[in-house]
Amino acid sequence: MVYTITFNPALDYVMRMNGDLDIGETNRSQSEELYYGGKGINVSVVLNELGISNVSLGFIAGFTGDAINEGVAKMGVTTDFIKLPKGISRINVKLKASKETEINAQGPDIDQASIDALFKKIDAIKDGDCIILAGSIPKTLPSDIYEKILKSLEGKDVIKVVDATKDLLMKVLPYKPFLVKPNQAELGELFNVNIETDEDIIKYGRILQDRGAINVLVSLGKRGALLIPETGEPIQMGAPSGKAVNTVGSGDSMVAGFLAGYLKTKDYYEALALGSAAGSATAVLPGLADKETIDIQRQKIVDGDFIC
Ligand SMILES: Nc1ncnc2c1ncn2[C@@H]1O[C@H](COP(=O)(O)OP(=O)(O)O)[C@@H](O)[C@H]1O
Ligand SMILES: O=P(O)(O)OC[C@H]1O[C@](O)(COP(=O)(O)O)[C@@H](O)[C@@H]1O
Repeated sequence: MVYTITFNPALDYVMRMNGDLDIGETNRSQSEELYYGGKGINVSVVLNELGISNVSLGFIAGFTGDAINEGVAKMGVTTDFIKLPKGISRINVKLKASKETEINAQGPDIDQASIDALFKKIDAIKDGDCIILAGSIPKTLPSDIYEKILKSLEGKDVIKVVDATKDLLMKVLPYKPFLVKPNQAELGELFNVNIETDEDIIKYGRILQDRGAINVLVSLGKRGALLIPETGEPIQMGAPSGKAVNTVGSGDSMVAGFLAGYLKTKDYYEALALGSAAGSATAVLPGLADKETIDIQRQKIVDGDFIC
């Protein structure tokens, strides 16, 4: 079974505006949309679209948490969230003005009993399963929770995927994650450098591998992605053509597509192609990628029809 964990699920409130955002003034939006979000949940939804059934684990709280649970279950994903005794799951605001601005909230407090309940669920993960740890952790969670989870899986033959930033990512590398997926800015942030060239991406990606990551996938927005696979040369892939409408969740969709592609074919080129198709399918749609759009974007890769 494939499991995703979202420590900090969210309702993503997308507000579309004409022109610029006026900081310090009252702004009015043209239209609004609401999506169920949080990185692991996004991965679950897109995996499900691609025919990989999975269980979405994590913490929810309050009426927003109930809405997330119901909404995600309605999309066909099996949910097994732990309900926190206090607080509400966060609402992340995504402002689409002439520039895109995101405000991601901190999220509810997580008590020790709920953490213990999560570890009990993780204990049931067995040989042959996959786990995806994705996204930020609320400030009340111990900052080594990702490491603790991966440590608890040691000795089991489990595919581990981590999509996180900064220390959260650096500290899990010794547990040999099968895949890590920083974007270009996040890769630079890990080493306190500004990364500008493909040579730099490969150089720093290889450092992540030296420290334990098996495959490093660096996503580059509309420029595509660069995969540094466990063996062989890096593989570059452009983003299939299409006009971006909402890129929130593109990175998560890429992780889902990559994993689905790998599980189906055990081939890294195929995995990268399906990852790129899923990432761009999300970018060109208002919400997350659906199967039909992923297939269209995948065909563009076959046809060599890329943005750049
Ligand atoms: N503006 C865009 N147009 C088309 N495809 C995009 C766009 N932004 C992202 N993608 C696709 O989604 C993938 C992941 O996006 P990226 O923005 O790099 O991830 P993240 O959301 O983690 O920052 C890219 O590699 C690309 O294939
Ligand atoms: O857990 P974090 O890092 O605060 O991010 C949460 C946000 O990331 C998202 O999962 C989108 O992530 P990406 O755009 O990086 O794919 C949103 O759905 C959510 O609001």
